[in-house]
Amino acid sequence: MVAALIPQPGDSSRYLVQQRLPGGSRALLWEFPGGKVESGETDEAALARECREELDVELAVGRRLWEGKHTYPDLTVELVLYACRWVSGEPKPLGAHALRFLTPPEMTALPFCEADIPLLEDLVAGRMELSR
Ligand SMILES: Nc1nc2c([nH]c(=O)n2[C@H]2C[C@H](O)[C@@H](COP(=O)(O)OP(=O)(O)OP(=O)(O)O)O2)c(=O)[nH]1
Repeated sequence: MVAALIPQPGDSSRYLVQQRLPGGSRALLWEFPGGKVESGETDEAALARECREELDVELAVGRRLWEGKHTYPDLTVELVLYACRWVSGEPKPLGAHALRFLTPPEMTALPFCEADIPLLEDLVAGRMELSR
């Protein structure tokens, strides 16, 4: 799984997060935009494609910021987070229940997917090199 850390244009202390749809797996939990890497695809191409499909935005995918593995009862997820920036488009919740721009401390107040908990801890603690 690849996921995007996308700063809000004009306020780089906030990042885009989305709430999963009701009814499916991890229903209504929060996550970073992204999805599965298909065979033959690079992480960067998969992330750009997922964000085009899910949000209708064009992104430039930058550095790998974080990676971790989590086992759910139904699925083992290897999650890789990439620093991204906007190229064009206004985000629309095409594949999500809701979208928000939040600071990392605000994110920790929401119910996130379990795989994201250590990621959020590192983000809040400043253990990710966001600007380089
Ligand atoms: N995009 C994204 N997915 C995440 C994050 N954290 C996390 O555990 N996941 C999990 C939730 C899903 O089980 C899976 C994402 O797969 P997906 O977005 O392609 O899955 P989906 O909702 O279309 O369908 P599915 O899980 O029901 O097969 O990874 C995250 O931060 N971003």
